[in-house]
Amino acid sequence: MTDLPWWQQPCRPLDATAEAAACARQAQLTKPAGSLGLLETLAVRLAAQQGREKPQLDNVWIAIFAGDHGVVAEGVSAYPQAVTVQMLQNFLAGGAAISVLARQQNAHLEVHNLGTVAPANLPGVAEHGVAAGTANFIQGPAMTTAQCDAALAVGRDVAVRAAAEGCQLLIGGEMGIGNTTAASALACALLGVQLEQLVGAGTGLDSDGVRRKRDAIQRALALHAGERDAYDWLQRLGGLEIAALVGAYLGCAQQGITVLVDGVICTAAALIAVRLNPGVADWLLFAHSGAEPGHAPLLAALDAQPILQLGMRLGEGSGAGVALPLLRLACALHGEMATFAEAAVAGKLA
Ligand SMILES: O=C(O)c1ccc[n+]([C@@H]2O[C@H](COP(=O)([O-])O)[C@@H](O)[C@H]2O)c1
Ligand SMILES: Cc1cc2nc[nH]c2cc1C
Repeated sequence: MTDLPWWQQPCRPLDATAEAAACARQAQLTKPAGSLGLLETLAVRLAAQQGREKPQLDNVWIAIFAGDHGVVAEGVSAYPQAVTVQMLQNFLAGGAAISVLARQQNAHLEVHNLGTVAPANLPGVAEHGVAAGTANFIQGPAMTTAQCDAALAVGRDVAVRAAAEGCQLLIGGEMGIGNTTAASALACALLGVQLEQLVGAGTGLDSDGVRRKRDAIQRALALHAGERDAYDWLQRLGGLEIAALVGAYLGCAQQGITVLVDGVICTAAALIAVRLNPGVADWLLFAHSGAEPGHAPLLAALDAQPILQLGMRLGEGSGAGVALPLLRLACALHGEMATFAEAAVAGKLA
């Protein structure tokens, strides 16, 4: 056991007693059985995760992980690389979508720069300086194993600190111009699905841009071809912020914190985390199915039932921020509705 890398150490098991109590409570609430659909499933899963019949979501964290991508040299994004750092400033100044969502919902927001081409040098941004962005993965591995391990550990450490501070649910967000190219490449490698079905416009590429993106991924897949495990694919085709997300998801599952997974990049990270340690799956909830074509196949591979389908493709944790109120409503309905006995309502005919 001690020879295993930290990410293969066991995840916290779900609480079967709390799950059974939550199921029994659902059956007594004043509604036809099953009529709240996925909201019922989510409340019961949260009960199993929190080890209490009536789960609560008072302490929610949003951790945004940022990194730059060498593959942008191939012309694969509609925006310049400088936007990665510029958005970090916007996150903290309160003007980004995720800033609004965090503020509206009283969620703790923190920003981690794993490695941009130039450091952000902003008060309030945790600078980890793992690398000055990844290497261009059409020429070699995106990260060294030391860089990949360091980025995984940043995410793990966020989860450990969150657990110590009583966090019940963590949203991982990402910021990295070019990272849909990395996520699509990872999806191709992990799912074995045809490239054409997984590559999209990202931030808004035109058809020439999508062609360049497809070509870059094709060349990367040819260069890195082979029988590889999830760690290898992450290190070769991933990103610093993607590795930090993987580490955060693994850490949350080990610490017993629910994860609300965001968009296509986060879902690729979630699949890698589950491949590295299958016990992670118990701790993942999925916020939405977005517009980027790789998102739905990744969700299907995780057997996920996303809460929302709004055509979103922003990232930075925004889809999860939008789904959070529904999770809170699922908890409120589960915890506060009257039972048939309490309300003196007749139950189902036999
Ligand atoms: O979360 C998503 O599904 C999503 C889909 C498309 C784009 N993004 C965001 O846009 C950036 C990457 O897009 P691109 O076109 O530069 O690869 C990155 O900062 C992501 O947060 C995010
Ligand atoms: C403006 C902008 C904001 C973002 N937020 C997450 N990814 C992003 C990409 C761009 C380009």
